[in-house]
Amino acid sequence: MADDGMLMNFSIGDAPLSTKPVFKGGRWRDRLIAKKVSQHRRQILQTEKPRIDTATGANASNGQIKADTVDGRPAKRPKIDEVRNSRPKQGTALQRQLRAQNKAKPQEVVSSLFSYNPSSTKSPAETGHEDATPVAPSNAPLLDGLDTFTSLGLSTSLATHLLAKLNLKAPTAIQKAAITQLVKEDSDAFIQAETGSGKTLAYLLPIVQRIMELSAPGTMSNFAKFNRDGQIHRDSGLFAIILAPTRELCKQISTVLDSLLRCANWIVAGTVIGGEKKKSEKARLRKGLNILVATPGRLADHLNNTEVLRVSNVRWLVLDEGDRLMELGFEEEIRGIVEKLEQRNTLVKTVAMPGLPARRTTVMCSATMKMNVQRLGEISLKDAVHLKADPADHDAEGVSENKDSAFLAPAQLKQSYIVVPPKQRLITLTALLKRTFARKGSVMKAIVFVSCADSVDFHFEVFARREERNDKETAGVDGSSKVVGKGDTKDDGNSNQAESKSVTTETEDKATNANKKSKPDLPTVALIPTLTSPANPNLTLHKLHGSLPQPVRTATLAAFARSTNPSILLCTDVASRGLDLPNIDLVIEYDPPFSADDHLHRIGRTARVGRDGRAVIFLMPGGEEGYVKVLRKGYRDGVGRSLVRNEADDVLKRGFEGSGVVTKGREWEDKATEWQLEVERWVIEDKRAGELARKAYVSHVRAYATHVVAEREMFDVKVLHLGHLAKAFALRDRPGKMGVPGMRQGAEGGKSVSRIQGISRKDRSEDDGGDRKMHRADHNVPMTDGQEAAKKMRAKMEEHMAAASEFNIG
Ligand SMILES: Nc1ncnc2c1ncn2[C@@H]1O[C@H](COP(=O)(O)OP(=O)(O)OP(=O)(O)O)[C@@H](O)[C@H]1O
Repeated sequence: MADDGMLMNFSIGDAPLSTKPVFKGGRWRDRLIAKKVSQHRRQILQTEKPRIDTATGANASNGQIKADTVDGRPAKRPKIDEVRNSRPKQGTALQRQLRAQNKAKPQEVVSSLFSYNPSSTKSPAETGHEDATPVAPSNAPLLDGLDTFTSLGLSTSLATHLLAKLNLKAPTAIQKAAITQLVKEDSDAFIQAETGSGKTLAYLLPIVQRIMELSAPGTMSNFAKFNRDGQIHRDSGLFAIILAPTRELCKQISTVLDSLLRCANWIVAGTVIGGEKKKSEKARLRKGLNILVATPGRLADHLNNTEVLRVSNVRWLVLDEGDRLMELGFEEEIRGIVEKLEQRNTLVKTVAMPGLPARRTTVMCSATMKMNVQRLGEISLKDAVHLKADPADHDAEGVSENKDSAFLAPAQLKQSYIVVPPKQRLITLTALLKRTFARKGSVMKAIVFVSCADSVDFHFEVFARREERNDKETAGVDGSSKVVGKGDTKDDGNSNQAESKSVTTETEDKATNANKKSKPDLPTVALIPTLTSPANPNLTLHKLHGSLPQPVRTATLAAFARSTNPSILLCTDVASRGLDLPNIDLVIEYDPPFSADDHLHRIGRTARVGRDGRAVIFLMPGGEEGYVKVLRKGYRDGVGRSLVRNEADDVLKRGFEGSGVVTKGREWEDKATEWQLEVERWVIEDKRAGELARKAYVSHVRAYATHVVAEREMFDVKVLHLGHLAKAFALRDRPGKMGVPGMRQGAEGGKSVSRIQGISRKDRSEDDGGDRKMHRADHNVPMTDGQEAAKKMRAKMEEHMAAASEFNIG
């Protein structure tokens, strides 16, 4: 039957939905299983009644009513919940038309996006309102003239370089605190300040300053061993090691460091982060480096196997994003690195050098501090000074237990949330993006965070697909838009769409070639005809997740960072930490974060160094609304008075009305429904799209089950309405009975979920930059003693490594 736009098309079906399991063998276990299954079936037959969702009046298990089939197994009758529209008499033209068609074809059922949705549990009065009073940024440079880089102890040449070449006029508050301390003192330090407050320079500047001082006239003359011409050279020794959890972050730190060292080009920095031949890394180490930026795995490897890596002179060990390093299970490696550094220091006597710390100093850096960071501190930090942006918070005695400071978002960041019923999630995201990019110059770049790699892949294709099917030929065999070419990267903003599609740049060639090795047909950068407006014809979508090959990740990120066209980055949490991407105006948390600190890091990609920014989070009605209290914790007033609640209807109305067009009544509902139908048809007709949608749905539900224990009350996978949620993936039914591996065929919601939960233990991963796949779902497992915890973490990682390819969650 041709698809006529009807959403549901159930046949009552004579055939059983699944085949009977065959019990082989005559062992007691086989018999027991057979017995239990038959008992279970009998039970179902006796007790099966339609379960009515008390909140909505709809059937609790996706509106499905069980019926007995010939073989005694439950089968489904047509779904009827959504035929009953909440506005049966009136409704929009499209709804009336759908109802009429529905009457004509009794076996077909129309599903409306706008009926039987769960309603919000909060009254609007509880939800706060936008505060129009301007808020002073909390992470901006201190431009009052009282503090300058020189007054903090940096040399004039370095301060001049900062101003002239990097356009940095004054330090930020955390830089003030850290530079003052680290330039003069040699104690270990913990640098904690909110996102986008310049923590990277806060630890780099004192290190560079002190190494530069070694070359000051006369300083080195007493140390002929290190000195040929009164200057430090690359073979004078490795003085500092900086560890960061991802390759992207290491590259970013290395870029900042190189820009600093342009005023002291005799000091040489380098990276060992994997992703290239070890031979080349060894060659670099052999030539000598003064500052090394590394991922822990790769450094540990070189410490064990690379003779030429000499660490006896190391005076600084910096752990950037220390809490993340811990979450990713690097603890054991870091412990090993610290031990190696100490061993080598005892074997080879450290040469005292004036100006450098007499012993190795460890500096930890993070916006969020929790117990696990303190544990990491126990490994390597001795009597650490806790440095915070606000001097009133300083705790010279050691790391304090100020939990709240780990939850503060930049004060100028405007946060809001939208309560969206599961069925309307996709159209609401679409509406929000349409609206956001409707006007020229309103939003330059946005990041959309979703829960898993499969979901990134699916949503990328949803927006990058061509809307009209006859565009398939021009859009490529798979129906997806082509990789964007020059129009995206040459940054002139004027190139037309056709031209931009025909030319592929070197960067994107690399991305495409690297893609071909793993996923042959998936570009990572595309123009998005489904969302473009006349004001923004070159709106570009980029996707990023840990399952993409490293060269693709690097190229995609670079293309997004460089682009001067309005752009969207659709990504997993792989982009949530530390990345400093320019001009991000909006962060959308389409899927809520997996922990409160993930939330802070995600939204911290905007509102950096004093700039404005907005963040929006999607919450579903019910338990998820409880997350509002976590959002409020990020405010300095402790109650989040300026946290704004947006209604999904308003977002939809504004998004689907189109700019300047005011539609009559609720015509925007029709437009939204048409948009959804179009995507659903695409998912039905395009085999690959259907596969993407089902994989995304399954992975999303599995990932949902990995919220930290403390937040599972709000994100309870057992109460997810799986049927309604399917609509958010443009599926007309949830994949349970579509033969998706990992889900029981035709299982009831509860059973599916428990099954899902079991699997999810191995699920959602982060990537440490390609060295390994990591598991982080259980990072709040209580740790009894260090060694055991590290072992546990390692075991989970290994468990995950085995599962990573199957679940493809990054
Ligand atoms: N003193 C300064 N004046 C102006 N801009 C600065 C200053 N210091 C740093 N920046 C800029 O601020 C941006 C953010 O810096 P950085 O990435 O170090 O922040 P962060 O605190 O480490 O953030 P996150 O916690 O997200 O990793 C960078 O683009 C950097 O160039």
